[in-house]
Amino acid sequence: MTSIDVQDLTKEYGATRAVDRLTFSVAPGRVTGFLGPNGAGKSTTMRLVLGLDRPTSGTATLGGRPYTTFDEPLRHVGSLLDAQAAHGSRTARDHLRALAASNRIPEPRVDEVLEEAGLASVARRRVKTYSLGMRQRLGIAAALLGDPPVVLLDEPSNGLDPEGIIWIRELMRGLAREGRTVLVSSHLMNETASFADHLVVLGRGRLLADMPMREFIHARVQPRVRVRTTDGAALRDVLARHGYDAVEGEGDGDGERWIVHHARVADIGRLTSAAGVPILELAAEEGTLEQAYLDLTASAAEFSAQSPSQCPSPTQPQEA
Ligand SMILES: Nc1ncnc2c1ncn2[C@@H]1O[C@H](COP(=O)(O)OP(=O)(O)OP(=O)(O)O)[C@@H](O)[C@H]1O
Repeated sequence: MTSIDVQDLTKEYGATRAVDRLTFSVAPGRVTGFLGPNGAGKSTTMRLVLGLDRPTSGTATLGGRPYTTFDEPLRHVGSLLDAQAAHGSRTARDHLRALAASNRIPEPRVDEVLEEAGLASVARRRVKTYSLGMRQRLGIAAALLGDPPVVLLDEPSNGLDPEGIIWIRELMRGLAREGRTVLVSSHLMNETASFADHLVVLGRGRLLADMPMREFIHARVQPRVRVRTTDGAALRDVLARHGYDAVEGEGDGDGERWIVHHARVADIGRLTSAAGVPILELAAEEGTLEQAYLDLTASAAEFSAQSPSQCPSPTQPQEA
Protein backbone atom coordinates (compact mmCIF):
# COMPACT_ATOMS: atom_id res chain seq x y z
CA MET A 1 0.00 0.00 0.00
CA THR A 2 1.50 3.30 -1.11
CA SER A 3 0.66 6.62 0.46
CA ILE A 4 1.60 10.08 -0.73
CA ASP A 5 3.43 11.97 1.99
CA VAL A 6 3.97 15.69 1.84
CA GLN A 7 6.22 16.95 4.63
CA ASP A 8 6.86 20.59 5.43
CA LEU A 9 6.75 21.32 1.70
CA THR A 10 7.43 24.85 0.46
CA LYS A 11 7.69 26.15 -3.10
CA GLU A 12 8.52 29.72 -3.95
CA TYR A 13 8.43 31.24 -7.42
CA GLY A 14 10.34 34.48 -6.97
CA ALA A 15 8.36 36.45 -4.41
CA THR A 16 5.32 34.12 -4.65
CA ARG A 17 5.05 31.39 -2.07
CA ALA A 18 2.84 28.91 -3.95
CA VAL A 19 3.10 26.18 -1.30
CA ASP A 20 3.75 27.12 2.29
CA ARG A 21 5.09 24.53 4.78
CA LEU A 22 2.50 22.00 3.78
CA THR A 23 2.22 18.65 5.58
CA PHE A 24 -0.38 15.98 4.81
CA SER A 25 -0.67 12.34 3.75
CA VAL A 26 -2.96 10.76 1.20
CA ALA A 27 -3.96 7.26 2.27
CA PRO A 28 -4.65 4.23 0.04
CA GLY A 29 -8.12 2.76 -0.38
CA ARG A 30 -10.04 5.99 -0.65
CA VAL A 31 -10.51 8.92 -2.97
CA THR A 32 -9.11 12.15 -1.56
CA GLY A 33 -10.54 15.35 -3.00
CA PHE A 34 -7.96 18.13 -3.29
CA LEU A 35 -9.71 21.48 -2.99
CA GLY A 36 -8.88 25.15 -2.76
CA PRO A 37 -9.49 28.44 -4.58
CA ASN A 38 -7.63 29.39 -7.76
CA GLY A 39 -3.97 29.84 -6.97
CA ALA A 40 -4.17 27.91 -3.69
CA GLY A 41 -1.26 25.67 -4.68
CA LYS A 42 -2.95 22.40 -5.70
CA SER A 43 -1.26 22.02 -9.09
CA THR A 44 2.08 23.10 -7.68
CA THR A 45 1.80 20.45 -4.95
CA MET A 46 0.95 17.80 -7.54
CA ARG A 47 3.89 18.89 -9.70
CA LEU A 48 6.21 18.63 -6.70
CA VAL A 49 4.90 15.12 -5.88
CA LEU A 50 5.53 14.15 -9.51
CA GLY A 51 9.06 15.54 -9.54
CA LEU A 52 8.18 18.10 -12.24
CA ASP A 53 9.38 20.91 -10.01
CA ARG A 54 11.91 21.04 -7.19
CA PRO A 55 10.71 22.12 -3.77
CA THR A 56 12.28 25.15 -2.14
CA SER A 57 12.27 23.05 1.05
CA GLY A 58 10.53 19.99 2.47
CA THR A 59 9.74 16.66 0.80
CA ALA A 60 7.05 14.92 -1.22
CA THR A 61 7.28 11.12 -1.44
CA LEU A 62 5.34 8.13 -2.76
CA GLY A 63 5.61 5.10 -0.49
CA GLY A 64 8.54 6.85 1.16
CA ARG A 65 10.45 7.49 -2.10
CA PRO A 66 10.76 10.68 -4.12
CA TYR A 67 9.25 10.32 -7.62
CA THR A 68 12.61 10.95 -9.27
CA THR A 69 14.04 7.71 -7.80
CA PHE A 70 11.66 5.51 -9.83
CA ASP A 71 13.20 4.01 -13.01
CA GLU A 72 9.79 3.19 -14.47
CA PRO A 73 7.60 5.81 -12.82
CA LEU A 74 4.36 4.99 -14.67
CA ARG A 75 4.30 1.65 -12.86
CA HIS A 76 4.26 3.49 -9.53
CA VAL A 77 2.14 6.55 -10.14
CA GLY A 78 -0.24 7.60 -12.88
CA SER A 79 -1.16 11.23 -13.36
CA LEU A 80 -3.23 13.60 -15.39
CA LEU A 81 -2.04 17.17 -15.03
CA ASP A 82 -2.36 18.68 -18.46
CA ALA A 83 -4.57 17.03 -21.05
CA GLN A 84 -2.75 18.94 -23.81
CA ALA A 85 0.51 17.11 -22.98
CA ALA A 86 0.23 14.47 -25.75
CA HIS A 87 2.00 15.12 -29.05
CA GLY A 88 -0.65 16.29 -31.56
CA SER A 89 0.88 14.68 -34.63
CA ARG A 90 0.91 11.20 -33.05
CA THR A 91 -2.05 8.88 -32.92
CA ALA A 92 -3.41 8.19 -29.44
CA ARG A 93 -2.27 4.59 -29.74
CA ASP A 94 1.28 5.57 -30.71
CA HIS A 95 1.40 8.08 -27.89
CA LEU A 96 0.53 5.34 -25.38
CA ARG A 97 2.85 2.81 -27.04
CA ALA A 98 5.78 5.20 -26.62
CA LEU A 99 4.93 5.72 -22.96
CA ALA A 100 4.55 1.95 -22.46
CA ALA A 101 7.90 1.19 -24.13
CA SER A 102 9.80 3.70 -21.99
CA ASN A 103 8.35 2.16 -18.83
CA ARG A 104 8.65 -1.50 -19.89
CA ILE A 105 4.88 -1.90 -19.83
CA PRO A 106 3.65 -4.83 -22.00
CA GLU A 107 2.13 -3.52 -25.24
CA PRO A 108 -1.28 -5.25 -24.91
CA ARG A 109 -1.91 -2.93 -21.98
CA VAL A 110 -2.18 -0.04 -24.48
CA ASP A 111 -5.30 -1.49 -26.08
CA GLU A 112 -6.74 -2.35 -22.68
CA VAL A 113 -6.56 1.24 -21.42
CA LEU A 114 -7.79 2.65 -24.75
CA GLU A 115 -10.82 0.39 -24.39
CA GLU A 116 -11.30 1.34 -20.75
CA ALA A 117 -11.17 5.05 -21.62
CA GLY A 118 -13.71 4.63 -24.44
CA LEU A 119 -11.15 5.53 -27.13
CA ALA A 120 -10.73 2.17 -28.90
CA SER A 121 -12.63 3.28 -32.01
CA VAL A 122 -10.59 6.51 -32.40
CA ALA A 123 -7.22 5.14 -31.24
CA ARG A 124 -5.65 5.49 -34.70
CA ARG A 125 -6.58 9.13 -35.11
CA ARG A 126 -4.03 11.88 -34.57
CA VAL A 127 -4.35 13.53 -31.17
CA LYS A 128 -4.61 17.00 -32.75
CA THR A 129 -8.02 15.98 -34.13
CA TYR A 130 -9.28 15.14 -30.63
CA SER A 131 -11.81 17.22 -28.71
CA LEU A 132 -10.96 18.42 -25.19
CA GLY A 133 -12.97 15.57 -23.68
CA MET A 134 -11.21 12.99 -25.87
CA ARG A 135 -7.81 14.39 -24.86
CA GLN A 136 -8.89 14.20 -21.26
CA ARG A 137 -9.82 10.53 -21.74
CA LEU A 138 -6.42 9.94 -23.36
CA GLY A 139 -4.69 11.57 -20.39
CA ILE A 140 -6.61 9.28 -18.05
CA ALA A 141 -5.72 6.24 -20.20
CA ALA A 142 -2.05 7.25 -19.87
CA ALA A 143 -2.44 7.57 -16.10
CA LEU A 144 -3.79 3.99 -15.93
CA LEU A 145 -1.23 2.50 -18.32
CA GLY A 146 1.23 1.20 -15.72
CA ASP A 147 -1.53 -0.18 -13.45
CA PRO A 148 -0.09 2.10 -10.72
CA PRO A 149 -0.94 1.96 -7.02
CA VAL A 150 -1.13 5.78 -6.92
CA VAL A 151 -3.17 8.03 -9.21
CA LEU A 152 -3.13 11.85 -9.24
CA LEU A 153 -5.71 13.64 -11.36
CA ASP A 154 -5.93 17.42 -11.78
CA GLU A 155 -9.49 18.43 -12.75
CA PRO A 156 -10.17 15.10 -14.50
CA SER A 157 -13.74 15.87 -15.56
CA ASN A 158 -12.68 19.02 -17.44
CA GLY A 159 -14.38 18.86 -20.84
CA LEU A 160 -16.06 15.50 -20.26
CA ASP A 161 -19.68 15.00 -21.26
CA PRO A 162 -22.24 13.80 -18.65
CA GLU A 163 -21.57 10.18 -19.52
CA GLY A 164 -17.83 10.82 -19.20
CA ILE A 165 -18.33 12.42 -15.80
CA ILE A 166 -20.15 9.33 -14.55
CA TRP A 167 -17.42 7.15 -16.06
CA ILE A 168 -14.59 9.02 -14.31
CA ARG A 169 -16.48 8.96 -11.01
CA GLU A 170 -16.97 5.18 -11.21
CA LEU A 171 -13.37 4.74 -12.30
CA MET A 172 -12.02 6.66 -9.30
CA ARG A 173 -14.31 4.82 -6.89
CA GLY A 174 -13.18 1.52 -8.42
CA LEU A 175 -9.48 2.42 -8.11
CA ALA A 176 -9.98 3.25 -4.43
CA ARG A 177 -11.90 -0.01 -3.84
CA GLU A 178 -8.91 -1.87 -5.28
CA GLY A 179 -6.81 -0.28 -2.53
CA ARG A 180 -5.12 2.38 -4.63
CA THR A 181 -4.30 5.89 -3.51
CA VAL A 182 -6.32 8.44 -5.47
CA LEU A 183 -5.83 12.22 -5.21
CA VAL A 184 -8.16 14.35 -7.33
CA SER A 185 -8.35 18.12 -7.59
CA SER A 186 -11.59 19.78 -8.61
CA HIS A 187 -13.48 23.05 -8.39
CA LEU A 188 -16.82 21.28 -8.81
CA MET A 189 -18.21 20.70 -5.35
CA ASN A 190 -21.25 18.59 -6.26
CA GLU A 191 -19.03 16.35 -8.28
CA THR A 192 -16.35 16.09 -5.58
CA ALA A 193 -19.10 15.19 -3.10
CA SER A 194 -20.09 12.32 -5.39
CA PHE A 195 -16.69 10.62 -5.36
CA ALA A 196 -14.52 11.77 -2.43
CA ASP A 197 -14.21 10.00 0.91
CA HIS A 198 -11.65 12.38 2.31
CA LEU A 199 -10.65 15.99 1.68
CA VAL A 200 -7.47 18.00 1.73
CA VAL A 201 -8.20 21.71 1.39
CA LEU A 202 -5.59 24.37 0.66
CA GLY A 203 -5.76 28.16 0.89
CA ARG A 204 -2.85 30.37 -0.16
CA GLY A 205 -0.49 27.43 -0.14
CA ARG A 206 -1.39 26.35 3.39
CA LEU A 207 -3.40 23.46 4.76
CA LEU A 208 -6.92 24.50 5.76
CA ALA A 209 -8.45 21.06 6.34
CA ASP A 210 -7.55 17.37 6.16
CA MET A 211 -10.46 15.18 7.23
CA PRO A 212 -13.20 12.79 6.09
CA MET A 213 -15.67 14.56 3.82
CA ARG A 214 -18.72 13.80 6.03
CA GLU A 215 -16.93 15.19 9.05
CA PHE A 216 -15.93 18.30 7.10
CA ILE A 217 -19.54 19.00 6.12
CA HIS A 218 -21.02 18.26 9.54
CA ALA A 219 -18.46 20.43 11.31
CA ARG A 220 -19.37 23.45 9.22
CA VAL A 221 -23.00 23.20 8.16
CA GLN A 222 -25.71 22.77 10.77
CA PRO A 223 -28.46 20.31 9.88
CA ARG A 224 -31.91 21.74 9.13
CA VAL A 225 -35.36 20.22 8.95
CA ARG A 226 -37.96 21.10 6.36
CA VAL A 227 -41.55 20.95 7.54
CA ARG A 228 -44.82 21.41 5.66
CA THR A 229 -47.91 21.91 7.80
CA THR A 230 -51.44 23.24 7.55
CA ASP A 231 -51.02 25.00 10.92
CA GLY A 232 -47.88 27.14 10.90
CA ALA A 233 -48.81 29.04 14.05
CA ALA A 234 -49.11 25.82 16.08
CA LEU A 235 -45.83 24.55 14.65
CA ARG A 236 -43.96 27.74 15.52
CA ASP A 237 -45.41 27.78 19.05
CA VAL A 238 -44.51 24.22 19.91
CA LEU A 239 -41.03 24.56 18.47
CA ALA A 240 -40.41 27.90 20.18
CA ARG A 241 -41.39 26.32 23.52
CA HIS A 242 -38.62 23.79 23.00
CA GLY A 243 -36.04 26.35 21.94
CA TYR A 244 -36.14 25.81 18.16
CA ASP A 245 -36.10 28.62 15.66
CA ALA A 246 -38.60 27.95 12.83
CA VAL A 247 -38.59 30.26 9.83
CA GLU A 248 -41.34 30.37 7.24
CA GLY A 249 -40.04 29.37 3.80
CA GLU A 250 -41.27 29.77 0.24
CA GLY A 251 -44.74 28.28 -0.14
CA ASP A 252 -46.07 26.45 -3.15
CA GLY A 253 -48.87 23.94 -3.24
CA ASP A 254 -50.49 22.62 -0.08
CA GLY A 255 -49.64 23.87 3.38
CA GLU A 256 -47.03 26.25 4.69
CA ARG A 257 -43.33 25.45 4.41
CA TRP A 258 -41.04 26.02 7.35
CA ILE A 259 -37.34 25.54 7.97
CA VAL A 260 -36.12 24.61 11.45
CA HIS A 261 -32.48 25.43 12.03
CA HIS A 262 -30.04 23.33 14.07
CA ALA A 263 -32.55 20.52 14.22
CA ARG A 264 -32.88 16.82 13.50
CA VAL A 265 -35.88 15.14 11.92
CA ALA A 266 -36.44 12.66 14.75
CA ASP A 267 -36.62 15.41 17.40
CA ILE A 268 -38.96 17.63 15.37
CA GLY A 269 -41.15 14.66 14.43
CA ARG A 270 -41.52 13.63 18.07
CA LEU A 271 -42.39 17.15 19.27
CA THR A 272 -44.92 17.94 16.54
CA SER A 273 -46.58 14.56 16.84
CA ALA A 274 -46.93 14.87 20.64
CA ALA A 275 -48.45 18.36 20.21
CA GLY A 276 -50.88 17.20 17.49
CA VAL A 277 -49.53 19.60 14.85
CA PRO A 278 -50.73 18.41 11.39
CA ILE A 279 -47.66 17.51 9.31
CA LEU A 280 -47.77 17.07 5.53
CA GLU A 281 -44.00 16.66 5.06
CA LEU A 282 -40.96 16.33 7.29
CA ALA A 283 -37.48 16.02 5.81
CA ALA A 284 -33.82 16.45 6.74
CA GLU A 285 -31.83 19.01 4.79
CA GLU A 286 -28.24 17.84 4.87
CA GLY A 287 -25.50 20.39 4.49
CA THR A 288 -23.72 20.28 1.15
CA LEU A 289 -20.00 20.19 0.47
CA GLU A 290 -20.40 23.49 -1.38
CA GLN A 291 -21.84 25.21 1.70
CA ALA A 292 -19.12 23.79 3.93
CA TYR A 293 -16.35 24.68 1.49
CA LEU A 294 -17.57 28.25 1.00
CA ASP A 295 -17.85 28.67 4.75
CA LEU A 296 -14.28 27.50 5.24
CA THR A 297 -12.74 29.56 2.46
CA ALA A 298 -14.65 32.69 3.55
CA SER A 299 -13.37 32.34 7.12
CA ALA A 300 -9.88 31.52 5.86
CA ALA A 301 -9.89 34.74 3.80
CA GLU A 302 -10.86 36.68 6.94
CA PHE A 303 -8.14 35.08 9.02
CA SER A 304 -5.51 35.70 6.38
CA ALA A 305 -6.02 39.45 6.93
CA GLN A 306 -4.88 38.96 10.55
CA SER A 307 -1.40 38.24 11.78
CA PRO A 308 -0.60 34.50 11.97
CA SER A 309 -0.62 34.56 15.79
CA GLN A 310 -4.26 35.70 15.75
CA CYS A 311 -5.29 32.93 13.37
CA PRO A 312 -7.09 29.89 14.70
CA SER A 313 -5.31 26.65 13.85
CA PRO A 314 -5.99 26.15 10.14
CA THR A 315 -6.69 22.42 10.45
CA GLN A 316 -9.35 22.85 13.13
CA PRO A 317 -12.86 23.27 11.78
CA GLN A 318 -14.48 26.56 12.81
CA GLU A 319 -18.03 26.72 14.04
CA ALA A 320 -20.37 27.79 11.21
N1 LIG B 1 5.72 28.37 -12.91
C1 LIG B 1 5.27 29.33 -12.11
N2 LIG B 1 5.88 30.52 -12.03
C2 LIG B 1 5.45 31.50 -11.23
N3 LIG B 1 4.38 31.38 -10.42
C3 LIG B 1 3.72 30.22 -10.44
C4 LIG B 1 4.12 29.14 -11.28
N4 LIG B 1 3.25 28.09 -11.07
C5 LIG B 1 2.36 28.52 -10.16
N5 LIG B 1 2.63 29.79 -9.78
C6 LIG B 1 1.89 30.57 -8.76
O1 LIG B 1 1.74 29.74 -7.63
C7 LIG B 1 0.47 29.92 -7.02
C8 LIG B 1 -0.24 28.58 -6.93
O2 LIG B 1 -0.62 28.17 -8.25
P1 LIG B 1 -1.25 26.74 -8.54
O3 LIG B 1 -1.36 26.62 -10.02
O4 LIG B 1 -0.49 25.69 -7.82
O5 LIG B 1 -2.68 26.87 -7.85
P2 LIG B 1 -3.96 25.94 -8.02
O6 LIG B 1 -4.50 25.73 -6.65
O7 LIG B 1 -3.63 24.74 -8.81
O8 LIG B 1 -4.93 26.92 -8.83
P3 LIG B 1 -6.10 26.60 -9.91
O9 LIG B 1 -7.24 26.11 -9.10
O10 LIG B 1 -6.34 27.95 -10.49
O11 LIG B 1 -5.55 25.60 -10.88
C9 LIG B 1 -0.24 30.97 -7.87
O12 LIG B 1 -0.06 32.22 -7.27
C10 LIG B 1 0.46 30.90 -9.20
O13 LIG B 1 0.42 32.13 -9.87
